[in-house]
Amino acid sequence: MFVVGLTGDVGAGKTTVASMLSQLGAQYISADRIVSELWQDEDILKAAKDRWGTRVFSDGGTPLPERISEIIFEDEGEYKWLCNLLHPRVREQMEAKVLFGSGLIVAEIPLLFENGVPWWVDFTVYVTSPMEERIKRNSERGWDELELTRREKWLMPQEIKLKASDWVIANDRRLDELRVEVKKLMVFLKKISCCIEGFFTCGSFEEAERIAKKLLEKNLVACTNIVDVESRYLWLGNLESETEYLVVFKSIESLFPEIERVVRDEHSYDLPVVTAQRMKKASIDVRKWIMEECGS
Ligand SMILES: CC(C)(COP(=O)(O)OP(=O)(O)OC[C@H]1O[C@@H](n2cnc3c(N)ncnc32)[C@H](O)[C@@H]1O)[C@@H](O)C(=O)NCCC(=O)NCCS
Ligand SMILES: Nc1ncnc2c1ncn2[C@@H]1O[C@H](COP(=O)(O)OP(=O)(O)OP(=O)(O)O)[C@@H](O)[C@H]1O
Repeated sequence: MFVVGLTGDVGAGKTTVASMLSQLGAQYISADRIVSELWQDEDILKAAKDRWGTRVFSDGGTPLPERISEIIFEDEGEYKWLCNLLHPRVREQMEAKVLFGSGLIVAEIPLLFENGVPWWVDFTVYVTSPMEERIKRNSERGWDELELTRREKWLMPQEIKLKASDWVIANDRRLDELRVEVKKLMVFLKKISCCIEGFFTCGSFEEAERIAKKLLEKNLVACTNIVDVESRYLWLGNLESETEYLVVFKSIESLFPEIERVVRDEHSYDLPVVTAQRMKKASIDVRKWIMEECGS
């Protein structure tokens, strides 16, 4: 599982980018969707009614987003009150969806940086778009410049968020051009999410060192560590025991078949056991270093 936290300016194209990533194979979860579901929750409806009365509801008791927006985007106290009511619940639900999900997950979170990037986000993407474009694109939903700036009033300054993001998508051109940018991001995500850590054992330090050097020279691994270990294993039904040398390596998943081939060719054992797992947690800088050293 690798989680992309997707955020951006109001009406800049977050949902559009998320849908494109989803078409390319990612699983998509949306904070806005969870918010709209929470607006059917009895506790939330009661809290809103106690605070604002019936004016934010239709005659049938349905909450009216325009009325709620009028209140919260005009009064910072009301804004904070609603955010404090909804955000912990949104985060809790997102965390559950992410932890029980798998593969590449795109979590669209408008207030990703404002509320602190959650520990389960591995990579952050920021979608930006010039105000003139956003005005044009959002006019159909009845949003003008006033509405866009009103929603952004209490958000963190854009420059800070741009700096803090791992990847920025400038959505200032046509949709087909945006699709090309999203495909580039997907190629990068596929590589960066597939860093592996693996190991194999050798009968002597010299053998371990020689094979590790070969893997490094061929740019198949970014680094190796050699440690002496006491091994107990079954071989043809007998319990064997000996001192071995464990080679730990870091690489990317697509190189595993070649790593295994080199180890087998160079090894003195009939069946050297080479295994690797995807790295669940590693900083983006560490992942980038592994990718660069492995020639990606
Ligand atoms: C105010 C509400 C009722 C307006 O509903 P509406 O259907 O008009 O908008 P929707 O929820 O689809 O959000 C659309 C966009 O508005 C912007 N927006 C929504 N809430 C906020 C907010 N608290 N601060 C800044 N921008 C916001 C985001 O860009 C979002 O993508 C609703 O947005 C809401 O309950 N917001 C508070 C919860 C929240 O902060 N949601 C953001 C994700 S955690
Ligand atoms: N490159 C583009 N060219 C033309 N229209 C676009 C482009 N990108 C997005 N749009 C349109 O702009 C509108 C806003 O996009 P979208 O809903 O993806 O933004 P958003 O950031 O998710 O908005 P919100 O802040 O409400 O969540 C949509 O109608 C979308 O189809």
